[in-house]
Amino acid sequence: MELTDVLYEKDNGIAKITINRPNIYNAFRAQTVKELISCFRDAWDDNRIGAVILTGAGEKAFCTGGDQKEKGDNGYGSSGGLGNGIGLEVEALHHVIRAIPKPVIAAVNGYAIGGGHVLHVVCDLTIAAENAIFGQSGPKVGSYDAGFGSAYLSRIVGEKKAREIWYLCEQYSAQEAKEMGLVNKIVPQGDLMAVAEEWAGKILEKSPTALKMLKYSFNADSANIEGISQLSMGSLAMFYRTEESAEGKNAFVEKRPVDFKKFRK
Ligand SMILES: CC(C)(COP(=O)(O)OP(=O)(O)OC[C@H]1O[C@@H](n2cnc3c(N)ncnc32)[C@H](O)[C@@H]1OP(=O)(O)O)[C@@H](O)C(=O)NCCC(=O)NCCSC(=O)c1cc(O)c2ccccc2c1O
Repeated sequence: MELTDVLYEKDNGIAKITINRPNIYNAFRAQTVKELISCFRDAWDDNRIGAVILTGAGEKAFCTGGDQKEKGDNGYGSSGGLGNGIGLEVEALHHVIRAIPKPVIAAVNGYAIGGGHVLHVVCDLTIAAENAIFGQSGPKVGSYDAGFGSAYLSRIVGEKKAREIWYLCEQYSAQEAKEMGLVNKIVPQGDLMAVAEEWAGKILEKSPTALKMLKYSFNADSANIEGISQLSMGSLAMFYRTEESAEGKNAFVEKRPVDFKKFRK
């Protein structure tokens, strides 16, 4: 597949996938998600690869979720069935990150917000730069990920914290994220990729079969969330076609305060 939104490199057993839309803080559109899925599948299929690093281009952001400027009144463009009617194959992306039988390390180099936050949540490990910022924003912009974004997040940080993250849509520092178990390690920004590669190198020294079975085992315990995710995305497709969802997206794009009051009936 020709790559326009993503950079993909393979070196010394490590695949590095970089979301490359830095001007809009690495927000993803339909094409970005397709390319990410394609790269993960390639890394899965390549027996020389033992670990994958996912990161964002530039120094500002890892990923800020769905590209709000590409979002129309019925989702992200595609009218077909892929992406559960939303136009973004986010479910398939979450699935391939979990299903690839090789550890995936998120190297979070800045904002991990909204759907970008969910991406690092579903990765096996997260290494954060000191300037990284974490948070969910769906309820502010007329969206939600009530699959892995909520149910799996609450397994990581606990129910109370996960509810706080979604209900308040605050932003959290790398240190706060580490304290709640969302991040494995914090490093100076300039060391981020070197440390991610060092961790990937340590993984490469281990038995690939043992790692594969461990990943399957960790996944098995939360596999039911795929079903919850399907329900979430199916309902999101309907929500996107409402005035309430449009108000959230339009307020962000128009850089004005959002007004959801009239929808509280
Ligand atoms: C991340 C921010 C808090 C940073 O704020 P800051 O003030 O530092 O920077 P700017 O806001 O000026 O941003 C710089 C530049 O980037 C553009 N940009 C940033 N994020 C996005 C985005 N998501 N989409 C489009 N454009 C973006 C911004 O407009 C600026 O460009 P200019 O041309 O104006 O200079 C702040 O940027 C922020 O809050 N961003 C929005 C983050 C957000 O709300 N994301 C959630 C969207 S919903 C979502 O992610 C989502 C999740 C899912 O799981 C889905 C599943 C299935 C389908 C859809 C899903 C989905 O949409």
